[in-house]
Amino acid sequence: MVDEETYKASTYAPVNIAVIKYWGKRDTKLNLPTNSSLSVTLSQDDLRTHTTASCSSTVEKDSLTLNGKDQDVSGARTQACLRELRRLRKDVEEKDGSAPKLSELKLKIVSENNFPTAAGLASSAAGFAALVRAIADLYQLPATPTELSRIARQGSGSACRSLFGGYVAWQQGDKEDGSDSLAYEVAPASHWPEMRAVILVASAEKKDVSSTAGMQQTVATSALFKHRAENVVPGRMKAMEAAIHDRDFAAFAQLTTRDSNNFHACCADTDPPIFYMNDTSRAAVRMCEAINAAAGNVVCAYTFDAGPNAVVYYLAEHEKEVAGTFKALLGEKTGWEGKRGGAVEAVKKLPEGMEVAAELLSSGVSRIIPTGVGDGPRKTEEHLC
Ligand SMILES: Nc1ncnc2c1ncn2[C@@H]1O[C@H](COP(=O)(O)OP(=O)(O)OP(=O)(O)O)[C@@H](O)[C@H]1O
Ligand SMILES: C[C@@](O)(CCOP(=O)(O)OP(=O)(O)O)CC(=O)O
Repeated sequence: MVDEETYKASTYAPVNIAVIKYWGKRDTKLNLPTNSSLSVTLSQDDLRTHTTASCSSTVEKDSLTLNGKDQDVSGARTQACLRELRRLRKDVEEKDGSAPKLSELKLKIVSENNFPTAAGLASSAAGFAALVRAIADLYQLPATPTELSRIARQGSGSACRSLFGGYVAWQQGDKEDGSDSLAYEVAPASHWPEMRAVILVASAEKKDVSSTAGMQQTVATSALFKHRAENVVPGRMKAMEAAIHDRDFAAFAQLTTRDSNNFHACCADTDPPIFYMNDTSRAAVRMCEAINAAAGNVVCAYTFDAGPNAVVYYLAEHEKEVAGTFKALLGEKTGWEGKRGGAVEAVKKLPEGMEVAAELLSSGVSRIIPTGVGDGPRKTEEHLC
């Protein structure tokens, strides 16, 4: 009799936003980076991918449905993830003769992102982390998150960091086969749970230069980038790990903003230049500087990925000065309705001399996402297929 049982596993996986940015590959096939990077995992209560992986003998081909639309699974990145996971499952089956031969069955994967895809909100990171975690659970692999990070990295570099919660580093490694290019936890979310972030969504449109293409143009043409990878990032990685261990927000903030600016300077130094930040982004920078000046202390830090959206980190104790300022400016935008956003109290007095920046933010920001540091992938019995 043919076994027609359907096997399934589902997971939620988080987005991560880097504070020391990954930009540049030394191997484009394996997604091996030219520098290490470090990120904060954001709470899945606010942003998350939900993925179900299933297999049975009745499934005829590998498939991936994302937000209701069929995706191409023949791409090298998805194929690399599926191949590696099947190989690990085969090891399980070879060791245990009674384990069902799932490695021989086709996979049906269904996924949903509760936020805009390909808009610089790290959807590929959460997406590939969820895909790898869900299949690893389906296959009951004994692999650790660090081992799985090696696989998720091949889907999208930044995805390797979304297999952990809290504060996560991706060490670049130096081996040609990428076996030492892995993510590890610097500290769990519980080490510094007061970390918050407010995301100012300046565009939910698909961006024109993808991270994948943009970073290789930078590698090929920017002299500044070479300096960044060799001389700037190594010291910053150490300093950032120390800032996190010491819960030193001023150091964390200074490293975060400087690294974001250094990364965008490398984009501008690319030939032809790449501009991810726009007038709205620069207004967010000015506003953060003004908030810090008014507080007489470093209470917030901005960072921008490959897009115009600002991610502003701050500590819970400074919620009013930071998120409260953005609420006073952008209170009518969507995103404040939830429990977290609702608890933010708008300031009565805005920083002085910021009228132009306020106007730019008001016209350029479409949506707010109030969030904070969160945990790593969570298994769920809520299946999407
Ligand atoms: N849930 C998902 N499951 C599988 N793949 C996904 C998922 N979500 C996104 N992806 C993949 O990631 C691609 C988007 O990646 P891209 O790097 O262009 O944007 P982004 O990740 O939103 O932005 P950025 O990486 O710059 O922050 C999608 O086209 C899709 O191939
Ligand atoms: C600016 C970044 O967000 C770039 C992310 O790049 P991706 O991980 O999306 O690139 P690929 O490896 O080509 O899929 C910085 C970061 O997340 O560290």
